[in-house]
Amino acid sequence: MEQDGSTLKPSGIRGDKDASGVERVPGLLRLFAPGKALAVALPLRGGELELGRGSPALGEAQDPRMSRRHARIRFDGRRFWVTDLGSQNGTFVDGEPVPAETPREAQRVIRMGDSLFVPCADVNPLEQQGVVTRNGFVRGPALQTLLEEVARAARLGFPLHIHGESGTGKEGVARAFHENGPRSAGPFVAVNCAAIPQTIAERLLFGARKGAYSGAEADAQGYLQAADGGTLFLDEVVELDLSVQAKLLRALETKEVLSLGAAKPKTVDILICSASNKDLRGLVASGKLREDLYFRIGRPEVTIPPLRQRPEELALLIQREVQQVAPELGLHISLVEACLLRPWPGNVRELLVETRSAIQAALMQGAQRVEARHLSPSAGTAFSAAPPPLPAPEERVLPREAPSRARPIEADERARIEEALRQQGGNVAATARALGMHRTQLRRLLERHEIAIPAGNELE
Ligand SMILES: Nc1ncnc2c1ncn2[C@@H]1O[C@H](COP(=O)(O)OP(=O)(O)OP(=O)(O)O)[C@@H](O)[C@H]1O
Repeated sequence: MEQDGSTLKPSGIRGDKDASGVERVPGLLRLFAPGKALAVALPLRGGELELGRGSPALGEAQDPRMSRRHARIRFDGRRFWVTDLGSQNGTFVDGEPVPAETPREAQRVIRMGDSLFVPCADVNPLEQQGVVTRNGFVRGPALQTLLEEVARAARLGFPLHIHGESGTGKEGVARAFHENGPRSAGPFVAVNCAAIPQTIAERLLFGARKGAYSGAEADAQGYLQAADGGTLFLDEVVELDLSVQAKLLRALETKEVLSLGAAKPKTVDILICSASNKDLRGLVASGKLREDLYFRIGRPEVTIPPLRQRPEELALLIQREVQQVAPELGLHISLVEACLLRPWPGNVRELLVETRSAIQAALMQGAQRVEARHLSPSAGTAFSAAPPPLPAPEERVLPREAPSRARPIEADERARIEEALRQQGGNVAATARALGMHRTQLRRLLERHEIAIPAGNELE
């Protein structure tokens, strides 16, 4: 690793192209200015940028806590370097102070005064498209481009498959698909296939006639009939048993649904949208997904990037949540900085749930602002077998390792679940809601960690 960034030439900065042949522009994402979140691109034209109070690059969101000549940022073609120019309030990289006049590699987050910056290998998309919030949905450049593709598929009446980690916003994208399609005036029916007990999946999907099974006292329509004239969103579609997959394929191909116990099928007109956090092709190869169903629902496919690859949305998501839940509270820079340093394996869902918990903690303590100290220590690090690596600046913006403050993930996860169960008096449904997950997912985690459900709550 280079010891001194100031000796490096800014070679290879221009002329580096992205996949579509557009020149990459390295720079900083400014994600916080005094008192408010934002998402503004600061390109490093010529590979270097000096920042301070009054800098034109800071635009109207000036920062009185920055010195006039605060710090210099350089990009050497691979890495970003920050040099504090003897500022009064200091410069911090990932929360650590940077000694004056000594170049320090800028890894994830740079703090100067009340401003936060994240180094990014290509700020062009943000410069061109910005981050917009529509219908409460925060959309950075990647999501905007993806939604254009989704709208195209919808207008053409194609099925759509959405791939993405849990909590990335697949249902929101599915709703956008519905709203842009020819059946937008019809119903949008969302079905979480992972949460359906497989023993009753068939009757929930296709419906049942009175008397079809013991206890069927009236005709019950299935999700496919309920979505007639609209869109059926099948989340985690691969969790359906192969026999149910076969029946689903038949219904999609013939546009007819045969309810359990019915003699005649009913015609349905639905647009299908499916989602999964797994790779469908791999599941076909391992025999868990029928190949013919894959060809019917698996394309076109869009992939929602995980939140750790979309830091430009993170601060605005937190701010939106604070404004919605407790508009009287201010948002402190420390909360945004702490969140930018965590990988968020549970993505937007986890971020919003943890922000809400931090808001509650701030309100209980009578604080004026929600700060990092209100955030749970394990927030943004748990609920995965291993923490996902944060991308390095040259890959996107953030580095490889998980934050060093993270406790071992498994122990963390167990402790978090136990704490949440305790807070909710052992009520499984309430605990799942508090943790921002489905009951079925929580049950699996309870089993995995061998956590006993308090007596009396087993059936909730
Ligand atoms: N870009 C966004 N802006 C605002 N809210 C968002 C955004 N993305 C996701 N959310 C919110 O995060 C939560 C999780 O999103 P969603 O349920 O769509 O995720 P998902 O990918 O379908 O998750 P899963 O795979 O676990 O079902 C929801 O409350 C949703 O409103």
